[in-house]
Amino acid sequence: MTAPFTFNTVGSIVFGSGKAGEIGALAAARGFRRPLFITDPGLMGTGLIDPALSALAEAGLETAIFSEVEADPPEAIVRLGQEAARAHAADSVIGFGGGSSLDTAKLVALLATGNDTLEAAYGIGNAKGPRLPLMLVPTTAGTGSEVTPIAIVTTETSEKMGVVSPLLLPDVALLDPDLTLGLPAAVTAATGVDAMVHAIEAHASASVNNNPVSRALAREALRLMGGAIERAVANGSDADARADMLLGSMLAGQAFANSPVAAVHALAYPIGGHFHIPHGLSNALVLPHVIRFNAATAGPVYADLAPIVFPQLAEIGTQARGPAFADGLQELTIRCGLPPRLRDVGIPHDALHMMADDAMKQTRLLVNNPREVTRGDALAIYEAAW
Ligand SMILES: NC(=O)c1ccc[n+]([C@@H]2O[C@H](COP(=O)([O-])OP(=O)(O)OC[C@H]3O[C@@H](n4cnc5c(N)ncnc54)[C@H](O)[C@@H]3O)[C@@H](O)[C@H]2O)c1
Ligand SMILES: [Fe+2]
Repeated sequence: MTAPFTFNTVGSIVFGSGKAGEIGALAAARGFRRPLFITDPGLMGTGLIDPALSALAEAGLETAIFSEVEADPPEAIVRLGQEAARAHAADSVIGFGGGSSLDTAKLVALLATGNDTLEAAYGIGNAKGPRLPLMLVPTTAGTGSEVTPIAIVTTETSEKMGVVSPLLLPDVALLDPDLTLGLPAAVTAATGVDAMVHAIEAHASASVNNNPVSRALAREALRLMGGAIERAVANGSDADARADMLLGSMLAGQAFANSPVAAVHALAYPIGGHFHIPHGLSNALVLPHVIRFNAATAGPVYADLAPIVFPQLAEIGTQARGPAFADGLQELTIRCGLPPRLRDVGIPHDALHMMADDAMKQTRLLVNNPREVTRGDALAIYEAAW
């Protein structure tokens, strides 16, 4: 019998080619008058921003822009965003960009009302709220941040800290795959692997919140993205592949928002925090090694998922599918052009001990892993990945 569960998600999800053109009407319909539009400097140069700002102006909104978001947003950037919201007397926030811009927007919307501080909000369920009305528009098909109650920042000591609260679910997630057509191949690959990891880890999560809705979403996400990631990397203007990646990443986001991720993310965070390796690439570097380690206990789950991504694995026995899944994922990331080893991205061997210490601090994530991870295990996984 199905165990009791609760599944939370965003109230309104708008998806479709060209839908970004409706951003002004969607914001106005939700009462936005003076939004702070949060994005990063890289996106300012892409030609995606001007049409969005024009649509907001045409709908009569007075928009201010905060475009100083950095990848793996440092705490200081969130504080600058908070200042910008105050200076504009913002009554709403629009996050437009990759996970870094969306996570910053979530936190600015929360902190701008003055009831929370960043330090006190860290952890699960510690934010008090309220927050400003919030719309999130992803331009990468990766984090799923537009549908998760999570925001990740980097502290002054290079640690990744998360705020997890239902207050961070936006009022509306607006997804237009056309916004991802110009995403460079390397970003497409890294962010796409991140999204696939979300689906895999959500499905195999040892969390008590693992639930059948998340598993159904994760399976569909893997079906869509397993069939599309290589096409999206090889030909960025393949509109069908882009749509499948954006839809898949959003479904995976909903899945892990309710059935949380585990050791791949726990071991990836020290790589991003200390060496400024993009989040998706950090995940890709440890993914096959964590899957191999987990296969001892999560074998049946991986046996189920492996043929969804690699249909030829339906032909082999279920026992062999866990390791074959790990091999297949490693080959997939290499075919997508991602470097396979920690040394390839400049991580020195003598950093592995420090990274293992840091990974062990991610107890929020490690408790969800289908196999217990000791510090020795974390080090062995980094050794295998080096
Ligand atoms: N909130 C969550 O649930 C969640 C989940 C996973 C990861 N994260 C966080 O999200 C962040 C990573 O986000 P990300 O992987 O989306 O990358 P990102 O937001 O850091 O963006 C990566 C780069 O891609 C560029 N870019 C984005 N969209 C583009 C487009 N359409 N065309 C051209 N360039 C574009 C950006 O300018 C930037 O240089 C990390 O901080 C990570 O910890 C959050
Ligand atoms: Fe992630």
